[in-house]
Amino acid sequence: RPPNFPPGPPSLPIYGAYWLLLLNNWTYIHKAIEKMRCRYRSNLLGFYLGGVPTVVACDYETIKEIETRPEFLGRMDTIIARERGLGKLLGVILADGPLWAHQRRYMLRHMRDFGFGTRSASLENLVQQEIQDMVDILNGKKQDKGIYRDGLALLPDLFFHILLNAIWSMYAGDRFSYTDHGHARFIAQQGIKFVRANDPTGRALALTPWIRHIFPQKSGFTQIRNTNTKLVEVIKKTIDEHIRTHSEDHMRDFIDIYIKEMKTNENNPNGSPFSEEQLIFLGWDLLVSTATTLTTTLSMYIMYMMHHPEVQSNIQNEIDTVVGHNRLPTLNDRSKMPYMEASLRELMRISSIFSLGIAHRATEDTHLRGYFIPKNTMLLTGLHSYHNDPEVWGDPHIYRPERFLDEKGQLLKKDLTLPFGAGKRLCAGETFGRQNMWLILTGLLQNFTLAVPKGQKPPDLHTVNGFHQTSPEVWFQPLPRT
Ligand code: HEM
Repeated sequence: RPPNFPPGPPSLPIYGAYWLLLLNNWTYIHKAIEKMRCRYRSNLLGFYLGGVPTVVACDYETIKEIETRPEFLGRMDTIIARERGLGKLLGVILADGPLWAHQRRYMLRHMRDFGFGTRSASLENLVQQEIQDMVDILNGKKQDKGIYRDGLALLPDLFFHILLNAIWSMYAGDRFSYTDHGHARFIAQQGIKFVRANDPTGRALALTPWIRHIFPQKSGFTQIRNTNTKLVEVIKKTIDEHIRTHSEDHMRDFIDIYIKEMKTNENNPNGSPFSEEQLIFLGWDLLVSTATTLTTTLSMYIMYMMHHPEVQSNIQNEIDTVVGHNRLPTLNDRSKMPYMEASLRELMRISSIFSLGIAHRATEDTHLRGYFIPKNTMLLTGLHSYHNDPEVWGDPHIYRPERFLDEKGQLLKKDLTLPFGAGKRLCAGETFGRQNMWLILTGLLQNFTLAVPKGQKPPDLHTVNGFHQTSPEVWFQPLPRT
């Protein structure tokens, strides 16, 4: 251990402290870290994962410090990130340095023109049409046996089509047709499999990349390669079609704008940050994040509603009062529905699907909270530990939306949760995600009571481990409200 490194478990050969974490919890590394936090009585832990110095922050102030200090904005250069980017660190999520800063700014600025991260009537309209389709399927007016069968609906598949269409319409100017649900589902499933072949630390594969030659299946390498190949193929085919039909006079979507930029910068003597491969991985980031994080959060929400009919009924009362039954809820209604907002905030707190955030990297030797942090340390944000800390939340294991409301039932102004991270690496999809989850959930709860299938117990609330947590497949019974 470097001198003055934060307290934490000792190192054993090859995988360092990873052995001890696995011994504490084989499946969920964030639960093992929670145990270490109690054992070492420290909100900042330090240990070695293989040869990588690693620190985990578990309290608000230290997490915020990691999220905001410029020397902590790097990302880890792992075999997984490079395998994903066909040998390079591309896109936004896994990139760092000047390419990351430039491309993040560019992507946010120009996706905004098509409704991403802002209020957009056309995007809201599209999502509402999709929600109406979902309501019609669940009412038996339209057929889709893949997601609705014998009165039961399948999570998370129910949401793949709506959400993929929302993001794809901005990036690629297209949507998967109603009769092509299967294709959207296939893409989303590849994304979920990719995420599940991984974990927030990169697992043994990132720590000892050579094991992919000995255990390609067990190490997750084959699954990463296979799913990535399929995802890249879908995106590349769409970009190639755009290049073939590109017209400077008519910008149909983000891909068109980006292609124009590639052409303008083609002969730039200083090189260009715009390339087709970078465009592929910007699309990858948007598509896979949407398919995995939002569908998981929505599914977990419904699973919690099955456990908490009283919360569901409070929300339905709020919807009935503010919206009624003659139209779907719109984003104009959102500020008038504090209980609904609190129920989603509480779900993101208790489930903390990014249980350890996305690993940052220290780009120079520095100090944090008085401890020494060597260059290239992996910095994890212990969002699960922080969101479930009894000293902060009192009764963190109880799902209780009221904790975010004042005595008049209004939403507390200050939100102390950090499900989307913070600072310069703040999740690029936060606004898009919050808006669309709100629209989908209120549309669903306006029309249905979300019930446990007859004769079954409420579902187990566990998640499936991965790069972030994902929801298991669960069937629920949408009972039409009269
Ligand atoms: C409930 C849904 C979501 C949650 C909880 C979530 C959470 C997060 C978190 C914790 C990070 C890492 C922040 C850090 O590095 O410290 C992140 C990064 C990111 N997210 Fe999300 N996310 C969600 C949905 C989305 C969606 C829908 C998109 C895109 C459509 C998206 C795009 C991104 C991107 C591009 C980054 C990388 C930002 C950067 O490194 O500069 N996310 N997200």
